[in-house]
Amino acid sequence: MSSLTITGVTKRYGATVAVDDVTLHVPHGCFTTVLGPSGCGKTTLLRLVAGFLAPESGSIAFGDTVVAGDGVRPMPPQTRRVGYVPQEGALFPHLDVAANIAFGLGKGARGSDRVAEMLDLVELPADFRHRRPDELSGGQQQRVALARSLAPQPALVLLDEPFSSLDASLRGSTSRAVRRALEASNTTAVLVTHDQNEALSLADEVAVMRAGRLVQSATPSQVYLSPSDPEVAAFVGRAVVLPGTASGAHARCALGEVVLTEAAEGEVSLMIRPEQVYVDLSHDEGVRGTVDEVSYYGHDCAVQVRLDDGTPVLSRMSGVRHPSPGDTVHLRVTGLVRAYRPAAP
Ligand SMILES: Nc1ncnc2c1ncn2[C@@H]1O[C@H](COP(=O)(O)OP(=O)(O)OP(=O)(O)O)[C@@H](O)[C@H]1O
Repeated sequence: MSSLTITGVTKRYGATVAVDDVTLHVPHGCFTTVLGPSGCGKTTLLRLVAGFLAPESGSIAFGDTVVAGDGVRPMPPQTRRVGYVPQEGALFPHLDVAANIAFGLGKGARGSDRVAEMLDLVELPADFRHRRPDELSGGQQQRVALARSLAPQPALVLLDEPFSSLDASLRGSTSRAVRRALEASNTTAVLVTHDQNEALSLADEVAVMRAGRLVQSATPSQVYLSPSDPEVAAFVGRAVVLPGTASGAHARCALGEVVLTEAAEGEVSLMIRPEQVYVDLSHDEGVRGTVDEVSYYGHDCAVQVRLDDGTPVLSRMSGVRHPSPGDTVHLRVTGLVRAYRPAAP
């Protein structure tokens, strides 16, 4: 296993700059998700790391070994020791599970302990070794695909939207099993996805891409609670954006005084997550408003409130006890709030 260092990498297709001066470090044993909308360059970045494409500028290194760029001849994909898990259809349909997992291990490995070890690692029963891919669910197939990529002990594993063809419940259980398997084998891994929940829930670090560029790379909670700009904020979740006036560590806005993640001065835009807006049902502390709409999801609910000054504010609160449309409520902000300089008019 090794770390991955991408330094100033650019790749164009004609006039399209698919990957634009991207720099990213994934430490040894770390799981990084690359998150971004369709067409932002995620797959191109993964293919550059795998060696299916060569960068026009910049370099890619596994540990201390430069595999592309910096004037060295790109190392071919087969010698990079990279495990690649695509969206679906990765398994050989005519081979059983054992033969699929043993594919990269050389002759005679089909019945080896390594196959049993890999099945155990991806939490599949040992007797699945005799099944063919069409006798497995989509989630089980993706676990076998991961087992196959991990069997030869790759330097790193790349996963290209590996859960996108699975339905919601299978997606959650499969992705968690994959996460555990990567952690147990201390594998350096990069997963690309356009799914915010997947990116935030699985990763040690999230790298957010937009139009070929890497716009933020940080822990999931930093990306969610302190996004680098309002566009990232809107992409990774719902946000209440209010104008405010900052003075050092605090700012005033329609929701009263809030505490900032970083000191600021003057006119700012404040990014507040709906879960940070506390709806007080029993006291009259906070800013008064009237409930316009409640969307009940069971585990929680979204409450749309109109403040007395007319400002609309969204709150996300527990579904156990919630207000009804028309109720008077009082709102206050909990936790730290990120301030941005307002965009130039
Ligand atoms: N072979 C190619 N020839 C020309 N343009 C390409 C090629 N592959 C990708 N592109 C373009 O490069 C940009 C980045 O594509 P890429 O597939 O890396 O994005 P992505 O973020 O992985 O998208 P998706 O989530 O839809 O798979 C897009 O504008 C795409 O149209």
